[in-house]
Amino acid sequence: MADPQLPYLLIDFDSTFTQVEGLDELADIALQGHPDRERIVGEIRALTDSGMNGSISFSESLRRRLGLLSARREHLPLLVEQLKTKVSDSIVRNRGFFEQFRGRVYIVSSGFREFIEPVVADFGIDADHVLANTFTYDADGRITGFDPENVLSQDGGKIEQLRRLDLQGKVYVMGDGYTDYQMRESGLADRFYAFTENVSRDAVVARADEVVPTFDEFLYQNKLPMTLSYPKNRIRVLLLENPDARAAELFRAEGYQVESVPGGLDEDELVERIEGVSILGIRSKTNVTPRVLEAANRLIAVGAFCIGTNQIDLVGCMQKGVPVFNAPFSNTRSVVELALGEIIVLARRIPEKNPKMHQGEWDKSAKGSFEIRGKKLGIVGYGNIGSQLSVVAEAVGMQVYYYDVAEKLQLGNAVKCRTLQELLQQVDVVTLHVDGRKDNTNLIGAKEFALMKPGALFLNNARGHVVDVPALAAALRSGHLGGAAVDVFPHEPKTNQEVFESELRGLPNVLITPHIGGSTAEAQRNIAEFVPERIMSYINTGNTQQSVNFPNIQLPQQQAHRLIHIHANVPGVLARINNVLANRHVNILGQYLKTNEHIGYVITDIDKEYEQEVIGELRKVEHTIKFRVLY
Ligand SMILES: NC(=O)C1=CN([C@@H]2O[C@H](COP(=O)(O)OP(=O)(O)OC[C@H]3O[C@@H](n4cnc5c(N)ncnc54)[C@H](O)[C@@H]3O)[C@@H](O)[C@H]2O)C=CC1
Ligand SMILES: O=C(O)C(=O)COP(=O)(O)O
Repeated sequence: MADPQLPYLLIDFDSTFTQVEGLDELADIALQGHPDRERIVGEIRALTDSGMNGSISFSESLRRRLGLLSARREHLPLLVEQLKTKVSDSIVRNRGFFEQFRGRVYIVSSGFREFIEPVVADFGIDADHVLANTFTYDADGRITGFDPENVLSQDGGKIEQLRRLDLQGKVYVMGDGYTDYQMRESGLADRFYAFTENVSRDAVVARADEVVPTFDEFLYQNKLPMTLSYPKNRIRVLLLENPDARAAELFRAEGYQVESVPGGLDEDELVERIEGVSILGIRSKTNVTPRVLEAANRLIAVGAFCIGTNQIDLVGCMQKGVPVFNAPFSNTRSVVELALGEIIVLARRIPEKNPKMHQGEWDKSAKGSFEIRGKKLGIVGYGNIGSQLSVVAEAVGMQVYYYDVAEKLQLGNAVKCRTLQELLQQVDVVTLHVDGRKDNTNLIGAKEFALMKPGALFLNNARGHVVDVPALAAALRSGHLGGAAVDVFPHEPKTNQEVFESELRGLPNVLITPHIGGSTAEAQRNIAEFVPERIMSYINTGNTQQSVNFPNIQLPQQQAHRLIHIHANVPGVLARINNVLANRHVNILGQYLKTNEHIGYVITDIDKEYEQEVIGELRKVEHTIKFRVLY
């Protein structure tokens, strides 16, 4: 394959090639132990900034900074060591690019050759491709200033330097400062790329032909070879319903762009916002409907920052090649603790007594109050939450009965009921922990309440639509039920500003809470780490472990290019993929296919050497839903 053509690329050094300004770092080293160090370093930084954004002339900024420095020749090796550890991340990751295109890359900097040359030499850039200032020293090795003959020490120096280079062909400039842009303004460069990985200056960004948050983005735009298969800054994350701030922090640290919308969005609003979004993060309130998915033109994955995923069209996501990840255990304990507290609180009729006290009414009585020790607790849905509650409830002396549609391991002394009816008829407290699948709509209605013992307590911390709320209200009003605790509702306000409406408001011994079963600091922090990790692992390696709708595959990493192929589950797709690879003599290092009812998911690791045409041919394999290459 012929090398792609690169125009001449002139890269700035300070805050572009490296994350920092060389002179600021030098000041830091030279002023170690100086009583006024912080003030002087601060002054130097301010002068750097004024020079970079064009508010004072460059030569003045340089002269005044060097005056403050008190640096010596022997500080320079230390500075070089420090700068080598502070090369911009995206430059480090694309070291191979610099080695391949060394003849086309120049470092043009108003910084100093003494520290630039050794840093860029590690990237294969020769000294004659470094254009920078040089220090002057006195007899004792003190840095006294800069060589005034050097064109880069003068105002407009970069422009003059470029003129003298007299490059034949297209010239691109990449940098973070105003003087970098001026090379483009002068007409001597064809394009200016504002590089914002380390600093972003409004005046510079406003004038750029392109703004590149990373060097990967520059390479991607120019179809040049890159280390990542896709620039991470192109991955846009939309977070709804306020997941813990840690989630945004992790996504940002990975290089993604993150937008947050407090509260939920309804279908129309989400349809409008979803275009261009790669990762959608939601909680229990946001419905990811077929219409939303239709508008989602770049969706890679959905993160449910909660347990329940009934609000998501899981099959629709699958058919679009979008895996959904949730946090299946992160708030389990929080719900269990709430349920246990609610049982005790209802058994002591606290929801009635507490508001009376706030109004000054002293209602001391044992009427209708009981201990929970020895009482029968009926758990409907013996999954993660139900079974954990089973253990905790036994520990406080309750007798546990449970009913689940699936066969479940019986924990402790819990008694399995064969039917829901059997459970409802014999327990003192019924608590729901089923999932929110459609079939569970109105699982508990008038008939079920009637089966429950008079005075029984009822808890719903699962999903609102699982209970027929008017029937619950009637059972409470008639006095058949002794009390209820409800955390979830068929219609929940979208934001904290909306009013909550329900027939349950104002009923005696009813504890209603605003869907806070999982809303604890611990749970929210756990969720905000768990879900982004799953999603980033999928994006980086294709790992679908714990995805709720995708075949779960995790392959070990190896020195290979990894083909991620999602297709409709029809016979023959794997054979077609392998035909393409065989016809093009591509060596397969590892391969794993897993299917479910709707899709097939295959990961193939191949040798890094292959003809580019392979990728196009794989994309065209019939029944392909999504295809990407990772390297
Ligand atoms: N209030 C809140 O803030 C929270 C609510 N939840 C809700 O709790 C639900 C349960 O969570 P996990 O225990 O982690 O889920 P899970 O999936 O481990 O357990 C659900 C269990 O319910 C069973 N089930 C489903 N339908 C049933 C039916 N009709 N009758 C009997 N059993 C049935 C399933 O077989 C499963 O064993 C979540 O799906 C979510 O909707 C979860 C976390 C927080
Ligand atoms: O985890 C769940 O399923 C919950 O119901 C908690 O939902 P939330 O994150 O509070 O919207």
